[in-house]
Amino acid sequence: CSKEIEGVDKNIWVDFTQLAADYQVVNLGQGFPDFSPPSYIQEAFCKAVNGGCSMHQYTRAFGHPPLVSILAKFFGRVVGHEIDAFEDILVTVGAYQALFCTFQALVDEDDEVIIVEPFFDCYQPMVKMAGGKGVYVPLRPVSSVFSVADWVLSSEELASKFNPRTKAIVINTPNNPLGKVYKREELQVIADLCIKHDVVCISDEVYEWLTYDGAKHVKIASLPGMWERTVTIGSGGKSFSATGWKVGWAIGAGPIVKHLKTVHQNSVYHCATAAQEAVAQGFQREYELFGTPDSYFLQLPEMLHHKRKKLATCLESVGLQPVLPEGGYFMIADISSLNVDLNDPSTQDEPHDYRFVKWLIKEKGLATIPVSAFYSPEHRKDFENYIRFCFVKEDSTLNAAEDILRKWSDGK
Ligand SMILES: Cc1ncc(COP(=O)(O)O)c(CNOCC(=O)O)c1O
Repeated sequence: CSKEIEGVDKNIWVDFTQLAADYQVVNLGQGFPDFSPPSYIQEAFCKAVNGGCSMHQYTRAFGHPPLVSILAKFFGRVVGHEIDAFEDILVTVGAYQALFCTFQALVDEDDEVIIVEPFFDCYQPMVKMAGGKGVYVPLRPVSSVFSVADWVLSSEELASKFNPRTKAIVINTPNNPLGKVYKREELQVIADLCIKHDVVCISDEVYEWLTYDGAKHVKIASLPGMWERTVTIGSGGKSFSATGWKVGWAIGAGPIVKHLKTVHQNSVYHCATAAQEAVAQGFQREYELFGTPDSYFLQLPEMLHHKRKKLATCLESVGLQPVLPEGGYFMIADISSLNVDLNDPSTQDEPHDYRFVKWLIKEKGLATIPVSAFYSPEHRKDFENYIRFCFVKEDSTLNAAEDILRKWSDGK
């Protein structure tokens, strides 16, 4: 195989999704809702597929015109900057492909990309496949390890990672797996360094509508001097609880986005027309209802707020101390206080959290994800004591998980 893909053949989603399927578990692992998108957007999809032949054929390669038009209007208002629908937006097969196009378009052989840990795992292999080198800086708990707001970047440590070879920094807010929502002043530190060192900021904001307890999502592209050097990544799947539709986008200054389009037109080229039409209808409705109680972008976080509390209470009651997230789909919990006999010889040389997750799947029928998978090889061993739960699930699913954990706890 090519040297670019050497060493990136292991993938946690392939491994753990398969394991969860093999054991028919209660699945709080992979990040997808086990409920349907809002009815209006399902109806929009049905209307699209019954809407005449054009919906079944190719549309514009860089994005279905109705979709890029409403995205430009919608996010222009949010970010406070004029967005040109046909220059500044690329629609992709999920946010995943927007990330891929961005790394492929911008990262050259031996360029360095700063990655803040813990990170959505694909950033590391995508940087490597582009020939770049990941430079890692961890969020560290400064006082109460159980409040995600206390997991912060040291400005000195971050500044020390920038050098003439630094091409980009990738941030993710709200963060997966931690659920940290960066504050404006934290983003300002990152913005100042990007401007000082002429570095591009790749801002993964797929959970942008999902914030809790008053946390405010701030778009780094809205900070002075950042529009010109930021690629903002979004997801229709995560915005409308329709992860299987795989409609995502990259939004940024035209001179940068045009290179992402070059990668796109020479690889995937085109995204599903009907799904784009449905997401366009969704954003049209959300544009009109923005900030009102009927907005799905308010209703979804309201629903998830309760699920987050429900899961946190359950974890605390069985001694799995959660780190309460400020946003996103996930909550991590500290497993260091649990002494379970992980006597499975097949996993003996794996990190502790991997062994624990496999034990929880095989012995207790509950799927989660090990958090060390979201760290670089050099820092992985310092973060082996957390597992990640996804709480974007029906209450019946969360209840089933609670039953398993309570039974186990009573039986200990
Ligand atoms: C930060 C982040 N960016 C991008 C994506 C991908 O988004 P899309 O589904 O639009 O490609 C995801 C989806 N993650 O789902 C897997 C998991 O963590 O359980 C994500 O979490």
